Amino acid sequence: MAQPILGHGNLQPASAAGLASLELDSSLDQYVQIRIFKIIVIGDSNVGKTCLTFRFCGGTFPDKTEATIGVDFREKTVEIEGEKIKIKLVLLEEHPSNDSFFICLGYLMPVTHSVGIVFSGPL
Ligand SMILES: Nc1nc2c(ncn2[C@@H]2O[C@H](COP(=O)(O)OP(=O)(O)OP(=O)(O)O)[C@@H](O)[C@H]2O)c(=O)[nH]1
Repeated sequence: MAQPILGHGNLQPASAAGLASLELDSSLDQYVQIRIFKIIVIGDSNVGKTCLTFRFCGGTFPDKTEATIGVDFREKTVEIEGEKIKIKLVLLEEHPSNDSFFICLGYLMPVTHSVGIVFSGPL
């Protein structure tokens, strides 16, 4: 009986030798690890965290934005010196009376590579 080839959520019977090696190759592609960098983006409400990260990830500014409630996530894959790297952004709205901000920060800091602080200065 044909043995299944291990794929990422895709188990296919390997019925013919040629097809089997072809599927194995494409299955292995899915196991290529890419490095992930996690960045927390913090700042007061309404300073431009959403616009900044939207622009970074999507290349354009959003037409309109809605207030982030607590936390938001974005990600983008970039290529640096030929290596693909996934950047994961966690947007946290900072507010002195927002206990969940400090709780989230406490959990995220140990698994984060960098923190970006966004603020708005006088024009
Ligand atoms: N003049 C100017 N306005 C900006 C800039 N970036 C964002 N804005 C405006 O500032 C407002 C708030 O932007 P957001 O990106 O939603 O700010 P935020 O920090 O994500 O806000 P919260 O989701 O409430 O935490 C929006 O009306 C944007 O259009 C900027 O660089 N310059």
